[in-house]
Amino acid sequence: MTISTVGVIGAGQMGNGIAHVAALAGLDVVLVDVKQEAVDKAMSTISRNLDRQVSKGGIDAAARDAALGRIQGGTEMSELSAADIVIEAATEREDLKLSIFKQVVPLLKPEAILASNTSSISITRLAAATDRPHRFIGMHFMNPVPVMKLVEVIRGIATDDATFAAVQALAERMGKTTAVAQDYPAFIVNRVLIPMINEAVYALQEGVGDVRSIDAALKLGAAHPMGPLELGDFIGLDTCLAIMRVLHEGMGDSKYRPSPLLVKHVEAGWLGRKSGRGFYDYSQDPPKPTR
Ligand SMILES: CC(=O)CC(=O)SCCNC(=O)CCNC(=O)[C@H](O)C(C)(C)COP(=O)(O)OP(=O)(O)OC[C@H]1O[C@@H](n2cnc3c(N)ncnc32)[C@H](O)[C@@H]1OP(=O)(O)O
Ligand SMILES: NC(=O)C1=CN([C@@H]2O[C@H](COP(=O)(O)OP(=O)(O)OC[C@H]3O[C@@H](n4cnc5c(N)ncnc54)[C@H](OP(=O)(O)O)[C@@H]3O)[C@@H](O)[C@H]2O)C=CC1
Repeated sequence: MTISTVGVIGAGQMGNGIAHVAALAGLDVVLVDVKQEAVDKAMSTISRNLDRQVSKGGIDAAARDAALGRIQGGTEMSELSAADIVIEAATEREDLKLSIFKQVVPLLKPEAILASNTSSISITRLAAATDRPHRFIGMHFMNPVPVMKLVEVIRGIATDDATFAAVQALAERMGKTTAVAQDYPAFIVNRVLIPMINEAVYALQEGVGDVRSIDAALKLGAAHPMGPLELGDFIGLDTCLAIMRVLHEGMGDSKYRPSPLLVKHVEAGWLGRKSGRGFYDYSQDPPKPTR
């Protein structure tokens, strides 16, 4: 099937990145969030990131302007009715995602594909709550979307071959390489990455090292581009905790239990960069370790 219009639900860090790369690939984009402020913030982030690509010589000014002109933002789900595929990138909460699908399904073209950018939740279970489990798929982008090369593609048990092929082709058109993951909790990347971040929080909690030492150890000792605590802050500690909970419950194994210190940070609203404080305090430049 031909995809020319992409709908994106959720204008947070992932939604704005997905809209950015889709528009740059020549697709029309409809970006929807509950709050107009979130949409406005996403549009200015996209504009800033496109400017950065222009200044680094990755794209020219005409491509930037054309991409911005292809993105229409708003708060009405009905704006998604023109979409050939809708990629849901709202907060990592199953109840929220299910209520979004319930609301959006009656508005979609019958042949439209529904994809979720979920980091961890069962694609089969999300698909079963819609009218189109055969046209439902996991399309898991990595953060920051304009930079990271991978899209994990996750088939639910009912996903058909045409949907799988269309989504693989779309990811390639957006300049990404795909890795196919089976529908197990947190798929491939987060099955490995998030327990590592959780383990770093245990190490911090137990006093094995402070924030600076733990991050320096993994950056300089294992060539990671960011330390695990810095990366947790970058992803969002609420998202990291949600993924650990899906792993813990879905695998039924205590080795995935979330660190109590991670839980406490989320309870405090210290969600990382997006809230101004996580394992670092982002009101300082450079960000100051909190422990
Ligand atoms: C939780 C999940 O479900 C799954 C996930 O996404 S897990 C998270 C996966 N992501 C990671 O692991 C990211 C790890 N971190 C990194 O790779 C790097 O620190 C980083 C790419 C984010 C930044 O790299 P850096 O070298 O410190 O910074 P910087 O030099 O500013 O950026 C590198 C390049 O990316 C570009 N860039 C960075 N952020 C960008 C953005 N948001 N939009 C566009 N371009 C961006 C920069 O312009 C720069 O481009 P050039 O190479 O052409 O110069
Ligand atoms: N962060 C990461 O590194 C990655 C995250 N993901 C996944 O992508 C998804 C989004 O994560 P991320 O962008 O980081 O999260 P953010 O918190 O940055 O953004 C989520 C956005 O969804 C909005 N939202 C909440 N409810 C609704 C709704 N009913 N309809 C439309 N929008 C809504 C939120 O609004 P408000 O703030 O008002 O609640 C917010 O703007 C999650 O499923 C996450 O697991 C996937 C890969 C990487």
